[in-house]
Amino acid sequence: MSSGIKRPHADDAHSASGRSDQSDRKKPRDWRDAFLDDGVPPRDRDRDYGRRDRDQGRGGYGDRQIGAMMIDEAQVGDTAPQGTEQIIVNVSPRGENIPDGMVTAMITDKIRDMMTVSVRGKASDGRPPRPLSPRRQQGQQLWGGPPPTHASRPSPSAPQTSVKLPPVAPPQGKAGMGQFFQAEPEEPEPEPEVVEEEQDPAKMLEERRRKREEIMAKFKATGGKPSVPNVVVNEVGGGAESVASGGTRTGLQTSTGKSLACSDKSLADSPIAATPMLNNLGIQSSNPPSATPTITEQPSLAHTPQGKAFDLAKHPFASNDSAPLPPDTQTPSGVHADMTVSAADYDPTQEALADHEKRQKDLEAVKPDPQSAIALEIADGVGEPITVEDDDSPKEEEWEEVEIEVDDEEDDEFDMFDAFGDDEKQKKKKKVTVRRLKNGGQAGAREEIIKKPASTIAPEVVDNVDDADGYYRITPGEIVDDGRYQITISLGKGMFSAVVKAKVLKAVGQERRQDVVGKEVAIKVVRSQESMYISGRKEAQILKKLNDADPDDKKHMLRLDRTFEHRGHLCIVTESLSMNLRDVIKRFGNNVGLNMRAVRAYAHQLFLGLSLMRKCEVVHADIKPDNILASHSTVTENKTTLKICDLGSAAEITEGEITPYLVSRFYRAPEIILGLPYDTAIDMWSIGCTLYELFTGKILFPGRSNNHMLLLMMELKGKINHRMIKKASFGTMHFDEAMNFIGLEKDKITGEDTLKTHVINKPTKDLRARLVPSSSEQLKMKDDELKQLLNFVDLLDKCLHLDPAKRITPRDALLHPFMTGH
Ligand SMILES: Nc1ncnc2c1ncn2[C@@H]1O[C@H](COP(=O)(O)OP(=O)(O)OP(=O)(O)O)[C@@H](O)[C@H]1O
Repeated sequence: MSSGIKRPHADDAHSASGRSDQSDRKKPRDWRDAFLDDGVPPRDRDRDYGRRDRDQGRGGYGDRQIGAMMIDEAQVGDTAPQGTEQIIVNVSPRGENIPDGMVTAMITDKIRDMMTVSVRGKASDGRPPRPLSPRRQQGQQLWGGPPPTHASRPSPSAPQTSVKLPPVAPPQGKAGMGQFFQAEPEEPEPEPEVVEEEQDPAKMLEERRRKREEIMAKFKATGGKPSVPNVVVNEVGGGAESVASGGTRTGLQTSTGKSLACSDKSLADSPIAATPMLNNLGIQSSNPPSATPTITEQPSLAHTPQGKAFDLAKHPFASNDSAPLPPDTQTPSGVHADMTVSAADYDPTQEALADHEKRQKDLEAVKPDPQSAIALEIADGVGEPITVEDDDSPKEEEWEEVEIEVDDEEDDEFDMFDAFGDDEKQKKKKKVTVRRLKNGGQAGAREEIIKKPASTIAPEVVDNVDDADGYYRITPGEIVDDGRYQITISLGKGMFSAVVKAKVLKAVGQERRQDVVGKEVAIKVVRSQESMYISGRKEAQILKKLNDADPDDKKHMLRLDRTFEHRGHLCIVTESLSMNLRDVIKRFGNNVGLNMRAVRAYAHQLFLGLSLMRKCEVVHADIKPDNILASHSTVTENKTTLKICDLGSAAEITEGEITPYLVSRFYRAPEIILGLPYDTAIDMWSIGCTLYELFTGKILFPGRSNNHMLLLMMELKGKINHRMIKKASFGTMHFDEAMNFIGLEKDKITGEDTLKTHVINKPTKDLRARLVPSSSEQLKMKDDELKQLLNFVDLLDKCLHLDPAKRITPRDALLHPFMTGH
C-alpha cells in the first residue's frame, strides 16, 4: 500500500477566461485576396471575410460557393503599364459544378501563366515598361508584380475594363478552361514569349483523387466514425432533447467549412505552392517544400538523436499543419459551448490551488503514514539520510513543526577572552526547525526530525524565509547547501514547489561526477508542508529508480543529481532545462498548435519515456504539457529534446490507490474518474490529450468536473463498457442502474444543478473531423502529408481508448505508422 500521499488536483469549474472565441480567428491574408472583388480594403476584408463565412454557414472563400462556381474572367488593370499587368480574377457563381480543388488549381495555374507572361513579356516597340506609380510600387513589393490592392482596383461603381490577355494558348487538356480567362489588353500588347510546361490539370487532379481515395479507403476501416448524431438526452421528468452537434459527419468532410481556417497552409508544400506566383506574392515559408520532413528517420524504438533541429511553429502555408477548429465545438445548444479552451491560456496551477482543500478532505479517508514513507526512502538510499527515531506512538497523533533555539556547535572559534578564565562565556544560539508529535512533544522529547538550521542567511531573516503558503522566498545570489550552489534565477512555481536555477560552486565528493563547478542545475525547493515534503522525497526516490534504469539518458526522463535540505525545505537537484511544453505552445503555437513534424518528434520522445516507466512499473500520474520540459539549445534556440519531469504524483504500479482526483483533470483517464484499478495506461491517455493539444493548441477534454469529463469522453469515443462501469468504485456516481449516464448540468435558466440522463450509444463527435480538413482541402495536400495526418488521428484514437486494457502500449505506439512512417 502506498504512503497515501497523492497530490491533489483541481476539480472545480474551469475558468471561463480560458475560452477563446473561434469566431475571432482571422483568416490569414493570402493569395486568394486577388480573387476578391468586394471593394473592401484588404485588412477589413479579412475581417469581413470571416463574418460572411460564419453568417452563411460555409467557409473559406467568401462569395465563392464551393462546388458551384466558375472562374469568370481575368482582367488586366486599366492603368497597368505595358509589360506588366495587374490581374484581377473574378470568381462568380455560375451554377456549374466544378470541384473546389479544381477551381483552385485552375486559378493558380492561370495566374502562374499570367505571371509567366509578366516576366517574359516585352513591349512590341522595344520600349522598356513604363515605371510604376509609387502606389503600384508599394503593391509590387507584396506581389512582386501587380498589386491587387483595393486602391488599385476599379471601384465597384467605376466601369471595369476587361481586357484580353495576349493569346496564351491554353495548355493541353485545359480545353474549355480558356474561356474563363478571356482577357484583352487595353492597348496592343507585346507578343509574350510563353514557355509553358505541358500540364494536364484534369489528369493531375484525377491522379491525386485516385491516390487520395486509396489512402482514405485504407484508413476508413480503422478510424471512421459514424456521422449520425446519437446522443439523446432525456431530461429527468422532461422530454427528450438532442444534444447532437452539427459537426459530425463521415469523418472526412466538414459541414461548416470552418475547418478551412488553416487550409491555405496546404499550398506551401504542394506542387502548386512552388509556382513563381506564390514566390512573387512574398509568401515565404521557413519550411520550404524541400524541407518537408521525411517520416522515416530512425527506428522508432531507438532513442531520439539529440539536438536534431526542427521548427515548432506551424507555417502559414503548410498543408499538413491543418488543424481546423473543431466544428463540433460550436454547437448553438450551448451544452458544449465551453469546449474550445486554449491550451496556452490554461493555468493548471490556479485550478490545483482552488481544489487543494477538497483533495485534503478526500485524503483524510486514507491517513498517511509518514513514518513508513520516510523509512522506505531511507531504505532506498535516496538523498541524504534523515534522522528517524523509533516511534511506537499511536498513528493518529498530529504532527507539528516548531522552531527552537539550540547552542551553535560551530561557534567554537578561538576566543582571546578565554585566556582570562571567562568560563561563563555565552554560547551563540541558532534556530532549528523540528518536527514533533503534537500530543507527546513535551520538553522536546518527541522530536522526530531535526532539520538543518539556516546556515547561509543572516539570523534576522530566518523567520522570514517562507511566504504565507510555505514557499521558500527565493533570493537570487543566495548560496545554499554549505556553499555548494548559488541560486541565480527562479524557473517556475508549481503547486508543490518553487523551482530555481543555480550554479554549482564547489564539487563535493569525488564520487559525484555530476558536480562540475560552474554547471547549471535546477533546484526544486519543496513547500514546507509535511505532505509535500513526503511527496518530494517520493519523487526523488522514483526519479532515481528511473534514472538507474536508463544510465545512458536515452529515455527522456529528467536527471536527478541529489537532494538536500535547506531551512526546512526539501531541495531536489536536477538537470536544468528550458521552458515547459505549455510555454512552448504559448510561444510557438498559441491557439493553433505546433507543426506536425514537431508533434511527431515530441511524441516519439514521450513514448520512449513512457516505455521506461512501464518497464520500471512506475505510473507518472501527472502527464500534461506543464510537466514536460524542453531542453534549450543556446546555439539554435530549438526546443527539440524533451524530458518528462515532476514525478511528485508518481507511484509504483502496486501502490496505485483509488482516488478520483489523481492526474490534472483535463488529462485524467476514465478509469481514474470511475475509481477502477489503474496502471501506466493512464499516462498513455494523458499523452493522447497532450499530443492533441500540441497539434491544435486546444484542450481536448476541457471538462468542468469529473462528471463532465466523462460526458465529453463518451461523446468522442462512445459509451464506456458495462464491465468497467460495474467494477467501478464510483460507477453509481455517474451511471444509473440501466447503465445510462447521469449528467450533472447547470440549468440554463435557473442556474441550478440538474440531473439529466443521457442514453449514449455511439459517439457523436469525431476526432478525425476535428483534425482532418475537408475533402476539397485534402486535394491540396501531398499524399504523404495526408497519410501522416490520418496516421496521427489513428494513433490518438488508440491512445484514447476508453478501456485501458485496449489502449495502445508505449511499444506499440513507437511502432505505429505515425512514428515509423510506414
Ligand atoms: N529541471 C527544470 N528545469 C527548468 N525548469 C524547471 C525544472 N523543473 C521545473 N521547472 C519549472 O518549474 C515549474 C514547476 O515545476 P514542477 O511542475 O516540477 O513543480 P510542482 O510544484 O511539482 O508543480 P505541479 O503543480 O505541476 O505539481 C515547471 O512547470 C517548469 O516550468
